[in-house]
Amino acid sequence: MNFHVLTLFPDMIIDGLNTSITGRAIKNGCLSVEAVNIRDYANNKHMKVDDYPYGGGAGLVMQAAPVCAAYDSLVQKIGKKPRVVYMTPQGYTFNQKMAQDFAKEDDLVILCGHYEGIDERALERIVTDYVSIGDYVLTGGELPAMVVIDTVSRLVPGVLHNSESAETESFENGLLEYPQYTRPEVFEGKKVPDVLLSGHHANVEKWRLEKSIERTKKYRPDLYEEYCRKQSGT
Ligand SMILES: C[S@@+](CC[C@H](N)C(=O)[O-])C[C@H]1O[C@@H](n2cnc3c(N)ncnc32)[C@H](O)[C@@H]1O
Repeated sequence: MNFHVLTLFPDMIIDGLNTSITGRAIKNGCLSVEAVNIRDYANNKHMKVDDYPYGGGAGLVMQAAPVCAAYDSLVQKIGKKPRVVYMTPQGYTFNQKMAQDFAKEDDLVILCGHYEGIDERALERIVTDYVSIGDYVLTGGELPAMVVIDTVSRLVPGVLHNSESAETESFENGLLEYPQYTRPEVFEGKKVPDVLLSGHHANVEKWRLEKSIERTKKYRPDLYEEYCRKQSGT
């Protein structure tokens, strides 16, 4: 899968994703992440890409022309109009279902704002999806873009090794994941639950499901209600 990030801070994206599991996937060719510097498409000699907002008010707004020019050059390179996700606190809240949907694309463009955001006319021309990572405001869209890329990447075939399977993770079955333990068997006097040492696969699965349900009920009553509704077929 190919991610193309339109940003004023390309180093943040490349440095942030070139490590750990995403870094490995980029090296082995399962993923490619390209950061396109919007400033390279400025149409003035000072390479300025922002200006004061019409109507007054604080801050600066990213201009439409360089954003659209950067997008147009990508369309030409990809050879088709891709899906364009604008990271914005005003968008739909990102979740696992959205990640599964994005993972179906061969090419995904992610647009990062900065300052007060981007001139609405550019957004109207190029954006297909408005996505927020939560009800808080960051300085720029680069960290949100990395959150989306990291989450989607884990769903791309070949990115996770078998031992890192995404299938049992939180949200995949509508529940939060069960508690995890590793060696040693006893840590500061606390023992790993006996059932996990029993070797009895069915009992382990039963215990994990019970713990998943217990956790979901405690921390995410909204998901728990939805799970109960689905289980009872209503
Ligand atoms: C300071 S914010 C602009 C906020 C905008 N003036 C508003 O009130 O909606 C600058 C940029 O950071 C990014 N951003 C900030 N918070 C975000 C969030 N919760 N989710 C996704 N992107 C966010 C967006 O790309 C945004 O254009």
